Amino acid sequence: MRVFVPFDARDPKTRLAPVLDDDERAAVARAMRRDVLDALAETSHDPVVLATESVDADVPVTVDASPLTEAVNDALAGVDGPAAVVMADLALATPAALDRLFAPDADVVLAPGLGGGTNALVARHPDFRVDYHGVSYRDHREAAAAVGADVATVDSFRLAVDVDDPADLAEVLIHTDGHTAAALREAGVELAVDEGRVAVSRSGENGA
Ligand SMILES: Nc1nc2c(ncn2[C@@H]2O[C@H](COP(=O)(O)OP(=O)(O)OP(=O)(O)O)[C@@H](O)[C@H]2O)c(=O)[nH]1
Ligand SMILES: C[C@H](OP(=O)(O)O)C(=O)O
Repeated sequence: MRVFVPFDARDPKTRLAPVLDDDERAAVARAMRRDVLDALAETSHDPVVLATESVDADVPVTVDASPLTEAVNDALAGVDGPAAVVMADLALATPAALDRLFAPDADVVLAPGLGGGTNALVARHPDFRVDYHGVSYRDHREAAAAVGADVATVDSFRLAVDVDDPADLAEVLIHTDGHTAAALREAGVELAVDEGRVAVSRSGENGA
């Protein structure tokens, strides 16, 4: 199955600005994309990066500068048969977690993100289209119902954590040891274990 991996190269991961400067955010975004593509490479599917501009990747890259929803819908419309969308910021994704996305035989399979987004999906119904941002998980359930598509939801911690906010970086450091964790260590980001929820802080010369 074709798997589109949307990637915005322009000013990635702005919500991480409290912890990472521009170059570090770009490096972490690239590292997350590599981790997602590495995990997809161990499934039996065909990833294509759907990027806002040309990027280096070991898989084909389609460049489309349109906003996310439009770019994904154009991509889905260009596929004859089922297709999937897996966000490039799922740093915790593993081949096993992704196989759980691909397993259900439903018209639409949704992997919700924390906060109500849609971190990954499979579209087997030809008329299903996406509408990202806001509570897109809820919107995608309604969009599926509107075209008569049945929906399966994947209950997966590793697919639910998309790296949006500084607190999500703690999950990367706790649960992974890939390119993203390495990029965070390079930037001096480390776990800050105090009372309450674990967080991250900066160490060394980069320390903020
Ligand atoms: N092709 C494409 N991908 C996008 C676009 N906007 C976001 N993405 C990708 O979609 C996924 C989810 O993005 P978000 O977390 O909503 O936004 P973000 O731009 O990564 O981060 P923020 O700047 O912090 O909102 C990530 O893999 C992004 O790289 C877009 O306009 N086009
Ligand atoms: C693209 C968007 O991602 P979020 O802003 O929730 O990370 C969504 O999943 O609808």
